[in-house]
Amino acid sequence: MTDLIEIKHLQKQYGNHEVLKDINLSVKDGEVVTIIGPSGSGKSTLLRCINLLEEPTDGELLFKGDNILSPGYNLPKYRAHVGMVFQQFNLFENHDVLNNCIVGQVKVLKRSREEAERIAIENLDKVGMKDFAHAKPSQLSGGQKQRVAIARAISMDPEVMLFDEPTSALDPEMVGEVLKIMRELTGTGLTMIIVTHEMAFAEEVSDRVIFMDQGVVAEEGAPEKIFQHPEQARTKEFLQRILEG
Ligand SMILES: Nc1ncnc2c1ncn2[C@@H]1O[C@H](COP(=O)(O)OP(=O)(O)OP(=O)(O)O)[C@@H](O)[C@H]1O
Repeated sequence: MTDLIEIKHLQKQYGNHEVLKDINLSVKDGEVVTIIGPSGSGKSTLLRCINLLEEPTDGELLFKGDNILSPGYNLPKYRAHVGMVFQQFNLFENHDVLNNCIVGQVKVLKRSREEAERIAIENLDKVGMKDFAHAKPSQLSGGQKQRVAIARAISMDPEVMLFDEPTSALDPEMVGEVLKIMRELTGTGLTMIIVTHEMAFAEEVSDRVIFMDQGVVAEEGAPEKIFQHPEQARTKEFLQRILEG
């Protein structure tokens, strides 16, 4: 597997607050990487830097070997390759489910409406939401909204999907239906970077787990290593705290 994304010495500051400190990380094509860590450790900020919702203060971000932060890089094209699923769904409330999955395809990828609709229906079917194609987001449960958000993102044929705590805003009984869809996606060869507090899920689906603490990658490795044999004291403490609930 080749590196799809390479992050070198990435830093992000808000005023004097250094949220990300010298992050180095690479993600291979087809890899499923989960990012875990305490609240405030910078997990979401890292994800938002990867798709440039936040501009890094310093460092390099390479996509297929090209630094996307260098002047002249085609950012709209890069963004079209990177799908994102947010904690709060971020669906277009005034559009129905189908249109939510069509708009980006037509506007950004310049697909015909017919083709976009066919792809949208196919993906809504995959997430079990085809029958809701003409519903408005306000008529859906949180779990259903998140499944639509996933269908919308995959309809753009992304090369990498970023998930920012996709189940954190859900009622507990809806978490499973969203994890199920994500689990299915991990079997398709799609590169995925997932920020999550669902430890059992992270252990099950990840090729690699990144443990972040206070703005650095404190430890990384195979899920078995991180969850069963963590080396760093702070990884052990974090996992202990989570297990004690
Ligand atoms: N736009 C912003 N302006 C100022 N500070 C910010 C901004 N976004 C994030 N921060 C700060 O950066 C730090 C890291 O936040 P981030 O959301 O990345 O953490 P996290 O690890 O994802 O936490 P959680 O698990 O609670 O979502 C926090 O202290 C937060 O207050």
